[in-house]
Amino acid sequence: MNDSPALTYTSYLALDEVLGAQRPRSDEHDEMLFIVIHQVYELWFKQILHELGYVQDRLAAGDTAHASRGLRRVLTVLKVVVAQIDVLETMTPSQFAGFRARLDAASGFESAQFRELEAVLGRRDEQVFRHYPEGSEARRRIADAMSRPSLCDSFRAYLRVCGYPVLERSDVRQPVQPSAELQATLLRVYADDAGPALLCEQLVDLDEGMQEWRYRHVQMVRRTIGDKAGTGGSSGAAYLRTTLFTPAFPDLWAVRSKL
Ligand code: HEM
Ligand SMILES: N[C@@H](CC(=O)c1ccccc1NC=O)C(=O)O
Repeated sequence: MNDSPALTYTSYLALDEVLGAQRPRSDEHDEMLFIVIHQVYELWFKQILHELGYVQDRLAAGDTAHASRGLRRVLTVLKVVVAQIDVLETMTPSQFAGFRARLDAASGFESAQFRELEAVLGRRDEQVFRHYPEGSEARRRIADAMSRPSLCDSFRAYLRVCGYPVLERSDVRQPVQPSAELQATLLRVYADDAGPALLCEQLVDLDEGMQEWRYRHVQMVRRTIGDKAGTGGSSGAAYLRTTLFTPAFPDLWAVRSKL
C-alpha cells in the first residue's frame, strides 16, 4: 500500500520551497522584482546547463538531429532570458538605489551557474575562483566543468565522427586557440552544406546569444548605476565592457570572410 500523500500541483513543483524563497532585505517595493528576476535567471541557467550536457553527449555520438534540437532549445531559452532584461529595466535608478546598499558585497560575480556555463563554453580562467570558498560545492562544479571537454571540444569530436580530419586537443583544461587547420576543415564543412554545417550555424547563434546577453546586461547596468563601481568590487560597466567579445567558437567567426 502507498501511504504517501497524493501528489498535487503544489507538492510536485515544490512550490512551498520555491514561493517561500523570496526574502527581501528592505521594505522597498522593487526589491521583490530584483529577487524574482534573479531566481528566474538561475532556473533558466539550470535548464541551459542540463540541455548543454545532453547536446555534448549527442555531439560525441555524431547524432546531428538530437544535438541540433537540444541547441535549438538552448537558443530559445537564451532569447527569453535576454528579453526579460526589459522587465528589470522598468526599475529606475532611484528605485534600485533605495535598496542597493542592502546587497552589501553580493553580485553576479557569485553566480556559480553562470560561471559553470562559461566553463562549458570553454572559459578556462582561475580568476573566477576568487568568489568561491575552497571546498565549496560551487567551486567544485565550476572546476569540474573546466576540466571536462568544452562544447567546442565536443563539436570537434562530432566533426571527427562525421569523418572530418580534426585532431583531439591534447589538454581540454587549456582555453581553445584559433586553429588554421580547423578553419580549413570548417570551409569544407560549409561547402558540403549538410548536417554539420547546420550545427555550425547554431553554434554561431549561441555565441551571438551570449554576446547579446552581455550587451543588454551592460546597458542595463549603465542606465541603472551609470559609472558607479560594482558591489562585487569591479569598476562596474567599464569592467563588463571588457567581457563583451570573447567568442566560444573563434574559428567559426574566423572563417566567415571566406564563406
Ligand atoms: C539592476 C540590475 C543589475 C545591475 C545594476 C548589475 C550590475 C552588475 C555589475 C556592476 C557587475 C560587475 C560585478 C561587480 O563589481 O558588482 C555585474 C556582474 C554580473 N551580473 Fe549583474 N547587474 C544587474 C542584474 C543582473 C541580472 C538580472 C543578472 C542575471 C543573472 C546578472 C548577472 C551578472 C553576472 C553573471 C555577472 C558577472 C559577469 C562577468 O563577470 O562577466 N546581473 N552586474
Ligand atoms: N553588482 C550590482 C548588484 C547586483 O546587481 C546584484 C547584487 C546581488 C545579487 C545579484 C546582483 N545582480 C547582478 O550583478 C551593483 O553593483 O549594483
